[in-house]
Amino acid sequence: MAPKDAVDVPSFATTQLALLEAELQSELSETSSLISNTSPTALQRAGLAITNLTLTSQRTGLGGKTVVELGPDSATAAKDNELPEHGVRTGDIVVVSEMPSGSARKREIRELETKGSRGVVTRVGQRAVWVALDERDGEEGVGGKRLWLVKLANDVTYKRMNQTMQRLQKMKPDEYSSFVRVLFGLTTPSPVSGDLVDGTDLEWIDPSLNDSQKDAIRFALASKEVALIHGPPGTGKTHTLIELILQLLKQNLRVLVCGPSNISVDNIVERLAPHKIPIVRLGHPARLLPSVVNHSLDVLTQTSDAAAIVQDVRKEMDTKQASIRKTKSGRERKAIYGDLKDLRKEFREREKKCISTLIGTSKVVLATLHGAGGFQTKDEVFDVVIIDEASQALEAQCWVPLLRASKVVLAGDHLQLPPTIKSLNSKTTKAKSKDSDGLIKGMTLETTLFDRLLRLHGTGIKRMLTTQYRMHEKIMRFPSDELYESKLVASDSVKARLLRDLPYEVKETEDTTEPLIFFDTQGGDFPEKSEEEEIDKKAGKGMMGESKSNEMEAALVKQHVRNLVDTGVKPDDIAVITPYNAQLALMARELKEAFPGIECGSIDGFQGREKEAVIVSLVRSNSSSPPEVGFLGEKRRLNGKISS
Ligand SMILES: Nc1ncnc2c1ncn2[C@@H]1O[C@H](COP(=O)(O)OP(=O)(O)OP(=O)(O)O)[C@@H](O)[C@H]1O
Repeated sequence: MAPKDAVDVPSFATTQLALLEAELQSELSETSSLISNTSPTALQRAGLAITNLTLTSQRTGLGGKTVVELGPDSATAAKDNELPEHGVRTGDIVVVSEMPSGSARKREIRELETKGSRGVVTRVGQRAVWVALDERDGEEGVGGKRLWLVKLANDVTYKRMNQTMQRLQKMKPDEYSSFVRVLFGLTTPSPVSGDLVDGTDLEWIDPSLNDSQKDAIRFALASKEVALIHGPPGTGKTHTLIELILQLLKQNLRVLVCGPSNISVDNIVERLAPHKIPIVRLGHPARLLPSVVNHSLDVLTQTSDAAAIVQDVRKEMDTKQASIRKTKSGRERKAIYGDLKDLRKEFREREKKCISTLIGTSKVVLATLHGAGGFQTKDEVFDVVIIDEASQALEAQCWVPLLRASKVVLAGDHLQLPPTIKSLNSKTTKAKSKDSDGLIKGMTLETTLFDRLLRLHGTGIKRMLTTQYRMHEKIMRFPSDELYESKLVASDSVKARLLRDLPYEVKETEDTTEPLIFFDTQGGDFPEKSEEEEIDKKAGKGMMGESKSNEMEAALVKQHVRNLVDTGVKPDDIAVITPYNAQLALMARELKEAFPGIECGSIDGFQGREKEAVIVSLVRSNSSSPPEVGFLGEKRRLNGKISS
């Protein structure tokens, strides 16, 4: 039987394609209009650039690419030589170029995209950022004394999502598997029954699992097509997935594990590795955590037994290449080039064989959602696809691995922030005359697969993890009551934990014996200020929208950090977060100089992290009636993950 909200598959794919196109266009135009209309400082404040950099080192990285290391220019750097606040992340596509100066500034910025060196960010540290330059630019390296780096729109991920949606669009109804039919509501999920759900216990590999975690694993194992594991902050979602993967292996099933970001996937690789099972991590080694590189396909194709057949040819190619230099006769050289061409072909074929042997013999393959669509997995079949952080991923992205699946387990929390969407059109499709033909009205990119399935099939397809291991009971109370129907329980290990209980000496004061403290900034002494962003003025409403700051509140935050540090709490254990970039810019530098080791960040950027003490600067304070709180009104933004 089909649920009443069944979705027409071609219309779904067509609408997704239209939404993705609008999103890509808005990303492209936002980036180029920002770049050509604003100053480097304003771009930096918008999180799109890092200014005043110098080249610290340059070397050849994996795949023969030139990797440049860029650090802060010592003339302008903060005392601790850390990079300023920025929004550049591993995997971003960037341009590195000389800082524009004086009267030619505007023209130089406009020509940035064509004249600078393009590359991919491979690592981001506190004092440096590493960029693997594209081949064309890598040969010349980066020139200039004072450099800057600017983030560009990334259309690579869109290409794969588009291909995936086009495949879905063209699929004939008789090609739909029962899995696809369930995911679009053309039929209901098979009923989950049997011992696994309610009866005899499994042999648990990790005996410390709590009841809600065990229940979720039993349910995920017993479901035929789809299971959602709902993991509120700190409830051990990843912990649960590791046990689930091991249990699936015990049943001799093949598993593909994906997440929206490299870090979400590496997190699982790190925790699976000690179990000594054959795993392969797909993805460019430069983007992986150092601790997981040995499991990457690239490294395995050089070190595993299966790699021997490739090494022979590689050696022969090296010998031939060396002999070219010694040969004077043109004819002989030509012959060697001919041999090399054949060898290269042979090399590629053997490498392909080696890759398919490696993947074929691995019971668990891990990749980002995007990476799961590469040629390496083209002919592979998996029994189960697991997607972690599923509520942070666009639905089209999830379909990259799902087109090859017959069962999916999604883990996530739809009550935290969804993926960031830029284009207005992507937030809701507008039914416009003829170009809206075949589009599903009201569909948005913000609706994730997790949300859609919950709406389609109800809470019966979901199990929730309810014990959290992160927050004091009093901090947990608010998110639990407001968002999780009061279902969260604090584990004994954290429910009464205070700052004075830290494993080093901390004095007892009000600040260290109370888990939750509010500072009231009403009454006009803490006025909020709208930052007249250059970005807003020149490029229309920029990505920051109208950013806000509150100087008095920043001073109060600093005082509170001082009080905490005076009791003995280490700055490394403290984070200051705020929803507004302008406030972050106002506070971060001063706080970092006064308290080296402290972490400052935006609420959106900090989601998923933890610290012993977290200070939240909410900024908004005005006399409007009712008071205006702007985008803080979004409940999911208030649902941070904090501990104290
Ligand atoms: N059954 C358990 N017994 C004891 N500690 C646990 C248990 N499950 C999880 N934890 C602990 O809780 C913390 C959070 O676990 P984990 O990182 O798996 O959670 P998560 O839900 O994936 O986190 P996030 O909220 O970042 O998504 C970890 O320190 C983990 O060791």
